[in-house]
Amino acid sequence: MNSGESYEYALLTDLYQLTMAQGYWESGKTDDMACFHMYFRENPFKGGFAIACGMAQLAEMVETFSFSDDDIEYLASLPAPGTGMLFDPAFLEYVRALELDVDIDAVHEGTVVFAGEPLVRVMGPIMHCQLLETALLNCVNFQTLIATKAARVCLAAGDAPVAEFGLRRAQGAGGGLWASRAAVVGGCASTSNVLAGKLYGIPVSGTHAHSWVMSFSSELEAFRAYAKAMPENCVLLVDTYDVKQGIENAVTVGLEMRERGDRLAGIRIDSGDLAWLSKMARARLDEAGLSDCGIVLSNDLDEYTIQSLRDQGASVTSYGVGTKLATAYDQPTLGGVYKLSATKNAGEAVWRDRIKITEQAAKLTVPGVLDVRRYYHEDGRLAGDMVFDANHGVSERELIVDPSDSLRRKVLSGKRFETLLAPLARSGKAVLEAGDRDAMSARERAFAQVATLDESQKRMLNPHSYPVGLECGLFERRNNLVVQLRGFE
Ligand SMILES: Nc1ncnc2c1ncn2[C@@H]1O[C@H](COP(=O)(O)OP(=O)(O)OP(=O)(O)O)[C@@H](O)[C@H]1O
Ligand SMILES: O=P(O)(O)OC[C@H]1O[C@H](OP(=O)(O)OP(=O)(O)O)[C@H](O)[C@@H]1O
Ligand SMILES: O=C(O)c1cccnc1
Repeated sequence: MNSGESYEYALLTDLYQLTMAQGYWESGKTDDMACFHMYFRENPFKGGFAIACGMAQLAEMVETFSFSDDDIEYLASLPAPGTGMLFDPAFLEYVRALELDVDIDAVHEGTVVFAGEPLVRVMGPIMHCQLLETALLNCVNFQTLIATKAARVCLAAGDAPVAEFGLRRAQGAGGGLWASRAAVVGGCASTSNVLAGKLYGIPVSGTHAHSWVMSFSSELEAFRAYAKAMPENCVLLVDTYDVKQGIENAVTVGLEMRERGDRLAGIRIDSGDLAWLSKMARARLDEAGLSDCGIVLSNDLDEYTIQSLRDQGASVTSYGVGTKLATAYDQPTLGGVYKLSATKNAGEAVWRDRIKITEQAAKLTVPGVLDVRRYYHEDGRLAGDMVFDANHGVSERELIVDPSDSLRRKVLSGKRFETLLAPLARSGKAVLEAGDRDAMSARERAFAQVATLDESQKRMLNPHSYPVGLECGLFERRNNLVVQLRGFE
């Protein structure tokens, strides 16, 4: 990563992608075509859905993808475990001139997605597809995970906005930046991360720290000074010494601000029993005539504590959520994979199915050039997602089969549907419109999409599983392929 504005993506990869690339070049396979899909196998956080994110950075990755002279020099310096050098100089000259030539289709950021369906499809020379794999997974896995966490936190928070406060405990600078962006895509109203605000056009917000209060000789003096310095954005942290006394001091300053024609925007409570203290604070602020003064709660919050605080009737205007959101504390990775599903060698006219066989039904891959049809009930709720092969179409029955339990089937015919994968790059050039890269538009999409889910699919505990299945023709084709490859025929 350079200054934080763009990444050098070509080398942001695993070494084996480059050694395989040399292999493809050496074996005369540079024109062999492949189709890969990125998908995850289980919804994160034992939840009922996920929010797709990271596609804007994927488009940027495609746009800026090239091997610089510096990169080539570095690769040329790598020793092989034996005595020679790892890369053939002639191959490195080929790589220096390489221009990405892939077609990428992906769901829009902010789309509600589920386990077992492709979020991204990459088609092109197999070497190019693989050179993108690692960075693509790094970007889409992490941002989708954080956007999903944010959506869960925001669902728990209801109408109260959530500010993301996680940068200081995030996984490095890059992780912190992407986490802030993804948190806003998933539903957060703002971030405390100023660089993310500048780079991604997302709102920034904040209060003040305990150190501010500690740096003055009294809390009251500290509050007065902050109110003077920030009259338009004054949220006072009341728990440095004693919350009850902190609230009294905030009331004093709030009334003084009113005298001057200013307004105390809020107080923040960051320790102790947040439900009890917030109710006590609300009563005192109202009694003092400061009912327009909000209450911000923070301290190790996540969707579960927020839900519990609401159940206890906490009096809250907004939440600040840091560590557990920006690091996806309870599940640090999405586990999305990028699997080869079809190939077309030089001179061939049609795509050839490819499948990875495993004993675990859930890990058996799906062959073909895939897309997703999303079906809707008449009232606008989601009815089911069908994974189908874009080159084979959909049989008239419009029947989906759960690949891990073939008895679970659903007929979707007659329902309105849309197709989820949309062009992100063509012949190596990003074609994603500016509007489709915008974090705030993605946030609106995420809100609208979460609203199309049934309540049972949104609940935190044991959510109802949403029907995602293979189009029945594709399901049969896959079964036949397994039988054929295992030599049962
Ligand atoms: N009413 C509540 N119901 C459920 N969880 C709560 C409630 N109030 C606070 N919490 C959560 O309890 C945890 C913290 O409590 P704890 O009292 O151990 O630490 P603290 O208040 O931060 O203490 P410290 O003074 O050391 O900062 C946090 O995760 C906080 O979000
Ligand atoms: O609890 P989180 O969800 O991670 O939210 C961020 C936390 O970071 C700050 O604490 P910190 O102790 O770092 O700084 P402070 O001294 O300003 O409170 C803030 O007061 C929150 O408690
Ligand atoms: O602005 C805040 O209140 C803030 C920012 C970062 C971390 N904790 C709190």
